[in-house]
Amino acid sequence: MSRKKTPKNKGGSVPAASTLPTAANRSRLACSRTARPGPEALPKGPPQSGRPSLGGTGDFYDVAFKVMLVGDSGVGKTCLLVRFKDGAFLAGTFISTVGIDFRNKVLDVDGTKVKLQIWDTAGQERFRSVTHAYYRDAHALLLLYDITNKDSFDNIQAWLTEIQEYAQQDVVLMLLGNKVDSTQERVVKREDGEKLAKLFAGVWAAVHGNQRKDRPQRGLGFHSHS
Ligand SMILES: Nc1nc2c(ncn2[C@@H]2O[C@H](COP(=O)(O)OP(=O)(O)OP(=O)(O)O)[C@@H](O)[C@H]2O)c(=O)[nH]1
Repeated sequence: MSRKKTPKNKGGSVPAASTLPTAANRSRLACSRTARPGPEALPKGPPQSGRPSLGGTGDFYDVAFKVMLVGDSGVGKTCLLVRFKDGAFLAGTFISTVGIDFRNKVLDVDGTKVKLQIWDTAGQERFRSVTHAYYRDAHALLLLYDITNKDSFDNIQAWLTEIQEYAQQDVVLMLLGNKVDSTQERVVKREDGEKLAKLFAGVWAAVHGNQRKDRPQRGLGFHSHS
């Protein structure tokens, strides 16, 4: 596999006219939580082999995947991404993401350089139409809920309906129960998360199982993030 070098800009941010931060919310922007225009990065299809992409890290890579973080506002999508990318936890005041943003990270998996282009979406309802457009190019979706927030768990069903409508049928899905450090405030039991994941893995397989015989069966995995 040939190795390409990505351009030297970090998770790009080009505000879209339709999602430009207003005067009211501009002051809430932080951590590169920026609105972006329509999808133009990794095209859908099999993982990209040695392609340069938008917002590179300057690292070489063999294969690239587009991953999206979705879930209610406040479940911890941005913090998870920042933690994964930079190893730091964003403590302090909660500042909601505006629109959509991404970060790249290259990992070494058994000698193969895997570039993940991870898209952080806004959980707020008003940005939903912006994020819908990005689903169809995603290879994987991480669907988060907050174990201290029952609503965010109850809304998983609605998120799955949205994913079924806008994402590719063979997208890899993972359900994550976030904020497990807040044991005192936990209101969603781990077993309930596992049960939901199993239930929807079954539903997903029943709906999409026979449609792509050329690809391995996808389902909804469950993972509890700490
Ligand atoms: N205790 C705890 N708090 C967390 C964790 N992850 C995020 N938070 C807090 O939860 C709040 C929301 O986190 P964000 O990452 O901004 O949430 P988000 O899902 O990106 O929200 P939107 O951008 O509105 O969609 C912040 O105050 C974080 O500090 C975690 O693992 N544990």
